[in-house]
Amino acid sequence: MNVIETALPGVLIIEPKVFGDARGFFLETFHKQRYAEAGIPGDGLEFVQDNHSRSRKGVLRGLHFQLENPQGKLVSAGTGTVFDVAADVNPDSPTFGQWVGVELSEENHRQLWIPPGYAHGFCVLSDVADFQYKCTALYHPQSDSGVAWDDPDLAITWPINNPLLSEKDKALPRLSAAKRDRLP
Ligand SMILES: Cc1cn([C@H]2C[C@H](O)[C@@H](COP(=O)(O)OP(=O)(O)O[C@H]3O[C@H](C)C(=O)[C@H](O)[C@H]3O)O2)c(=O)[nH]c1=O
Repeated sequence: MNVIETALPGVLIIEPKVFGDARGFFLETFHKQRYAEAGIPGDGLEFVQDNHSRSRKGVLRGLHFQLENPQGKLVSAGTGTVFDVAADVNPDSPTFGQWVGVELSEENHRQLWIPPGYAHGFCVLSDVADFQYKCTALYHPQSDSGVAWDDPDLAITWPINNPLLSEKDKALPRLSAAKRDRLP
């Protein structure tokens, strides 16, 4: 497998080895030893929850993080194509306000590793996308938090306009407002 560093410390693009043949393809989507050698999940963490969401074209989920029990996430698109974003929303971080975006798809089989403490979101570019991911902490709704997808300080260049958002995501605060509530 190929591991590519990004501009955000610890955020890694993984390109698994794909075995294609006349039937289709096979790939390992996780391998404890090989991923540990790449520092995933690292820091004594382990994956404890797997998630799967299906979204139609134009949906945007994010930007989310958990204030307590922050989750590291190993994400990919099993079907379809998404634009996936990790953003640094920690005001004490030297890369505060920076973000990285990567296209994940059933064609490129790419994964993105997002360590705990970053905000995460994605938008759907295909007719439908099945988004699967492993998390290093359990869902903790009491500390579910986030920042607005279109925050002007982050200025994420999403490849879609007028996304379909949940009511929760429509109400997410701007980074400057959220900062006063001490982000992760
Ligand atoms: C995240 C989660 C949600 N739920 C329930 C709570 C709601 O009744 C329903 C939908 O939840 P929500 O609208 O928060 O789902 P997403 O908008 O996809 O949230 C996720 O989207 C972004 C991209 C993320 O990185 C996080 O994993 C997560 O915040 O599933 C659970 O039961 N367990 C869970 O772990």
